[in-house]
Amino acid sequence: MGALLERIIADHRQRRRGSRREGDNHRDFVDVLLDVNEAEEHAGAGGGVPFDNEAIKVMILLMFAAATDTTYTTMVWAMAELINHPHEMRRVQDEIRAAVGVGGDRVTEEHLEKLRYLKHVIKETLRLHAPLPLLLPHETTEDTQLLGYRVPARTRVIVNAWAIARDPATWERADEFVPERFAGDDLTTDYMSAQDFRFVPFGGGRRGCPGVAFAVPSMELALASMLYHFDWELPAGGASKLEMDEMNGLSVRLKATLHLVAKPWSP
Ligand code: HEM
Repeated sequence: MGALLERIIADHRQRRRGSRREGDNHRDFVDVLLDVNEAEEHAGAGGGVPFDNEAIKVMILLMFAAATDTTYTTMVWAMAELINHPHEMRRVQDEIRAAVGVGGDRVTEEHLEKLRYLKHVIKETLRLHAPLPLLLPHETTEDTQLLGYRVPARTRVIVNAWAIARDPATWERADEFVPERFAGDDLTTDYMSAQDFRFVPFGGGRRGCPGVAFAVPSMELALASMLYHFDWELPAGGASKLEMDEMNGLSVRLKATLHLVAKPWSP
């Protein structure tokens, strides 16, 4: 993996040298990191941690680690909830199929803004099954008073996002999968509103998830595609409902492997 990343960085450096001459405007995440690296080299060593090839490789690996597990875990939970809730499954499929149309080629980003119920399904999935239920550990930088407690500086703070999202004082039928509960939401001020901490699957504030604006449309697109093209069932002869037990790992995932039968949709 280290050698592959070295190669990617070297290829980017080479292309950037060439593109300056040829006016090639292609830029991706590695280019952004190389911009910082070059700016630092240009300004001379500042005495801090150098933003060299090692740092760039760590950043890329961190992105993969933070992005992949959380995203696919959420999608598995969403499919599992929908399988256990056939009415909600039918409703979300009807919405997607109406938006894309019969015989549509594929779901594209342009369809996503019409898929309001799908957005509710994903939100409700994240409310019940945040892949990082305790977020990441935080540390206070100064002495703080909170609800009458004195929290000294440099205290490790763990936020129980799972408990916040299932608090019956905030949520009716807190343990049930009810996507409609988000129907009244303003979907433009989505997951990381600075005012709304009813559920925080992406954390919040300065150290909140920087990938949220990528994660949500990625999941919408992938789920909408799967739900548009296929009808989904549990394998014949097995249980009629999925067990929703959790398993701890890099993220909290469905304990049982999700086996579903995909039947191509024909209207
Ligand atoms: C369903 C998908 C995702 C969920 C639920 C999720 C959730 C989270 C949470 C809870 C945190 C810690 C926030 C805190 O402690 O306050 C976090 C951090 C982070 N996430 Fe995500 N994430 C997701 C997808 C992504 C994606 C797609 C990327 C990158 C493209 C990403 C990159 C990161 C990074 C780099 C951090 C560390 C930020 C820091 O330490 O300042 N995440 N994420």
